[in-house]
Amino acid sequence: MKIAVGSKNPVKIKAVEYTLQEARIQGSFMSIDAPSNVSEMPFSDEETMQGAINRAEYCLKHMEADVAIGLEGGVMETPFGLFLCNWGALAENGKTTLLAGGARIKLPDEIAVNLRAGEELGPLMDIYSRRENVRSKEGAIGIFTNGMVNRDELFIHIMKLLIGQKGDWFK
Ligand SMILES: O=P(O)(O)OP(=O)(O)OP(=O)(O)OC[C@H]1O[C@@H](n2cnc3c(O)ncnc32)[C@H](O)[C@@H]1O
Repeated sequence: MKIAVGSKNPVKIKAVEYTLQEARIQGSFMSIDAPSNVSEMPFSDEETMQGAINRAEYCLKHMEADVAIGLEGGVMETPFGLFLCNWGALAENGKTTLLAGGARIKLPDEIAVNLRAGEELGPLMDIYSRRENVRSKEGAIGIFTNGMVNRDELFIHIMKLLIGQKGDWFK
């Protein structure tokens, strides 16, 4: 089985590889910087889901993959504040695309206010945490949980929710 992931972000690639290995799913693995074709900073569950789907579909179209994974991060507005959200899509030719979402956490008001003003979470998190490339490492969730839940764990959870739905892979 040829498996493609639509990102070059190491935290996403590692989460996909790790989960497939854990589930003893054999296959060759490739990655491509697939466009999400949504805003740089998705601002709803729907837009973030669409980004994940678009990335997976791009992989199917542009690579010789049997299975394609799209992972996308975004934020979503609620009556209780702005929350971090993450979504994953697993696509195969001729089959219904599977979707799964990850854990959410409310963003502090000082971050939310800048996001609502049009800034992107990646650079904001680097400034806030005084670290570099947070989006490819612990992620916002890692910063706001003091490392209790990092971005890799979030994507591993999403991957488990996705591949767990592939009953035929476990026979
Ligand atoms: O290389 P790609 O796959 O694009 O990975 P990414 O982390 O840059 O991109 P996402 O599509 O997952 O997220 C969209 C933007 O939201 C930001 N973002 C999302 N989740 C984040 C997180 O946990 N920590 C920091 N920034 C995040 C970041 O600025 C992204 O450019």
